[in-house]
Amino acid sequence: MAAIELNGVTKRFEDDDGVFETLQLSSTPSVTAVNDLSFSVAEGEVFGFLGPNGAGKSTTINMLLDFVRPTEGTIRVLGHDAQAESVAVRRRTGVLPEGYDVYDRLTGREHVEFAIQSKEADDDPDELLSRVGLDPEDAGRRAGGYSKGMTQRLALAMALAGSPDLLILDEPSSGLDPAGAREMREIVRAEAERGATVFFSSHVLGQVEAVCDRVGIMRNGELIAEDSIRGLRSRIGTDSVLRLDVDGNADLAAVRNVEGVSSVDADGERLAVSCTDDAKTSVIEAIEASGATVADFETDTASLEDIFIAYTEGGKTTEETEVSA
Ligand SMILES: Nc1ncnc2c1ncn2[C@@H]1O[C@H](COP(=O)(O)OP(=O)(O)OP(=O)(O)O)[C@@H](O)[C@H]1O
Repeated sequence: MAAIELNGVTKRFEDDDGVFETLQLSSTPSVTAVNDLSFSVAEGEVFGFLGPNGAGKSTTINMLLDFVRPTEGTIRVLGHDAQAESVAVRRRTGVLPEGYDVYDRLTGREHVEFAIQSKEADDDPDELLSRVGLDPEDAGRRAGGYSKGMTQRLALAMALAGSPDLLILDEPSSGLDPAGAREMREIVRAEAERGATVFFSSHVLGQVEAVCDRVGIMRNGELIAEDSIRGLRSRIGTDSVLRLDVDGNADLAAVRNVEGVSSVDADGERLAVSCTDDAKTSVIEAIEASGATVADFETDTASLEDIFIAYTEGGKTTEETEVSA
């Protein structure tokens, strides 16, 4: 059984609660945040959910938890209908929301105790707090005085209460220092080994690359790619990324037109060209033919960031990449 299953899910936000008509103003057009979205996440999988700002990630997460209702389509989470059986879903799910707001007057430990009680679980709060790196002294302080990273650690401890079958983590590394980000990765892997499914949304692609079995990339409310990182790399025909230092103005359009090139990202005189291995020489030739000089270059295996840029800025969709693959 899939842990998460979406079928033809669309969410349109209509901005006309009657207010506009009452005030005789014209209503703003509706926004399609998610458009005919279908995908599934297997039990025990760590799934990275990516996409540029406004792609529809939070809306999707909110629909999994029934905070937002789909306009069309069906969603099943842990075998339950996400709308009709949302209480059952939430009982078995640990959520780390984006930008969690603490109760200022409660201590960290009281937050975790509250989470344990609401899951009707019998975890030791101090164990959960120490697992996320909050020491006993901090755990006894009012959470209103916590730093960003401490708040994030606290929210993670709360999400882990009751050993949930599904963890939904929205931007989990936000505010964490490098040690905190590493601990977060270790917790995600440990939870997956325990058998939990982890649904993980993040813009920190290095973090996603380090922990996810599979990723889905959203753009404009649609899932434009869904595969393992290795699968995405070969699907887009991007074996490697050629990083070049260029003197003069290279004709980027000519570089994009070279066969085997999937994206070109320019940052001043530094170019990153995602391409197949056999396209590298032609890329250098195209740059030099446009009057610029390649001062230096190196080749890397395409990182998730390179793949993400190729998908979200390269203008390709899954269908197009499948045709070209
Ligand atoms: N309550 C709402 N009312 C109207 N439009 C909304 C609402 N919530 C989201 N949207 C719109 O839906 C689209 C998708 O937003 P969403 O927050 O799901 O994106 P996201 O991928 O989570 O972005 P980010 O990475 O910036 O958090 C955006 O155009 C957003 O403005």
